[in-house]
Amino acid sequence: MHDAREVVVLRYGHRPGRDDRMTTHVGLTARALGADRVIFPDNAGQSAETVRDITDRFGGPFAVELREDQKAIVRDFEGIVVHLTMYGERVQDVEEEVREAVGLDGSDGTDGEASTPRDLLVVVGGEKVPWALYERADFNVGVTNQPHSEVAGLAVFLDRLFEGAELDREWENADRRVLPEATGKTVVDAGEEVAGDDDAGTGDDPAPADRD
Ligand SMILES: C[S@@+](CC[C@H](N)C(=O)[O-])C[C@H]1O[C@@H](n2cnc3c(N)ncnc32)[C@H](O)[C@@H]1O
Repeated sequence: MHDAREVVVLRYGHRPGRDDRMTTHVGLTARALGADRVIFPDNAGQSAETVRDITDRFGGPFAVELREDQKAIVRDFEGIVVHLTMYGERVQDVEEEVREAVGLDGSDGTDGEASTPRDLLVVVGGEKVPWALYERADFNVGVTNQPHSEVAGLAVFLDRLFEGAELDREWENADRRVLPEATGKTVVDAGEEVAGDDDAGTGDDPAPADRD
């Protein structure tokens, strides 16, 4: 979806047990909302397995990495670093500047030529993050200046970054897909043609491959 540019989400810090669900949801949200890759701390193996399993079943491309060297990843990243924090500049004030910095501006043809594509690292914390991260970040960004969650902050930031385009992304190598419908929970084999597919809920029963 991003051509030459990679959007990477870094989950900074993980407390096994306490953070398991949150870390998993950071990965699932990164995948669902247009990032290309997530990096978890190396003690978050269970979360990595869950996100990989979802990618295997519901499609990608999306990569999950476990790394020990969180500080070095941020320090050495060759691209733009966004740190999501309640203390940061308001997302609505800086989103355009971030898009320009990574070359996502002008993609709709209305702003002229897009800037050169650059990779983007989006960092979300768990417990307290080191001050060096605030200093290294090209942008410290607040999704409101109220305390909430890394999952919520990430979701809003990615949607703002991509201006909603991520909602229409196509998934590759999926085993299954959900049929969007007004009422119901239908999952079919990914390659399956379904009557009334463009008009969800009005076709024949698709003999679902899976229901949860
Ligand atoms: C539950 S908070 C913990 C914050 C921690 N007490 C601190 O002072 O850094 C976990 C993460 O959620 C994200 N977060 C929380 N509120 C946010 C906000 N308003 N805007 C952007 N990110 C936010 C940040 O990435 C933060 O590191």
